[in-house]
Amino acid sequence: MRRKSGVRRHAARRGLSLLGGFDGRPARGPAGAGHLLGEGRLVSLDVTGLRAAHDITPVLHGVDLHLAGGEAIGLVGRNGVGKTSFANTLTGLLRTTGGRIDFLGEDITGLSATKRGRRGIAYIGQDSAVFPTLTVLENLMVGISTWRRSEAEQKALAVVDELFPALRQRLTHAGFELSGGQRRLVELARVMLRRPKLLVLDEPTEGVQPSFVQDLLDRLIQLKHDSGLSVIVIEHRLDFVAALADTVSVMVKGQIVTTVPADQLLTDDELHRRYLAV
Ligand SMILES: Nc1ncnc2c1ncn2[C@@H]1O[C@H](COP(=O)(O)OP(=O)(O)OP(=O)(O)O)[C@@H](O)[C@H]1O
Repeated sequence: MRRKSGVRRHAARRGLSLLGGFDGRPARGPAGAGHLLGEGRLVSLDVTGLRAAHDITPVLHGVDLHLAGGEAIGLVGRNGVGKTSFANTLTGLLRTTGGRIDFLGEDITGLSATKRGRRGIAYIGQDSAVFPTLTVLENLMVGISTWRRSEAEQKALAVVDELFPALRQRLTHAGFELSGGQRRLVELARVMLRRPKLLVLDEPTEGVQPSFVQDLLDRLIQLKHDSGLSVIVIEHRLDFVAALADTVSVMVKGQIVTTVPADQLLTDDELHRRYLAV
């Protein structure tokens, strides 16, 4: 018990923003609620006219985005168009100044980041959120809500066994000993402990060695298929986006200007020239 609160204190000292409980309980929220998209698919996320600002500078100018349960959307665009700001606004880290976010049929626009986390929205940002001086196992146990260390350990180990066997050999390694790819796996395992319904990934290949990118991609595709997870992936590597996403939305100056099937991302020269080429 003392050890666990030490882990929590460590987390607080590092000032990392940890959404939700990481407690292994199913996220709350009316899983069956919501209306239907075309082809009878249940809407998971419905963003309409979303606006946000950094202080007094507007950054999102009315973003519309609709995501069905189990679907993955890629969000692409040139540097500085507002992709990360969108992720932050969706997850509650940046204040909404207009528009609305419905998740699983409920308006979550006014909810805090923590409450959105509890509803099942998980976020892995660009910077690593792995604590360097904690072991992999301790990193996974951060935030698991139980007083019994053995119970927290059990939950963490269950997720490793079920979804991340590659981490089995690393459980006693400290965060700083891990490669960029291994750190990503720890972050993923930690959010999967909360059984999220929507995973927002901002530049998941950042800091990951090229030889591990395919492994990471395979893992994400498997998680999406096996757990029915919806995914929003922001990523500059278009081949990665095309492989993971079903559709791709293109952002320009704080708005989504077009949404296309993911395959088109690699073949549509005009799309590339107009919206993506630097
Ligand atoms: N904390 C901040 N304070 C003030 N302005 C910010 C802040 N973060 C981002 N911005 C500005 O908001 C705009 C959108 O930035 P954002 O990071 O959302 O874009 P992006 O599309 O994710 O870019 P990149 O692809 O380079 O990550 C940019 O002009 C950026 O300079």
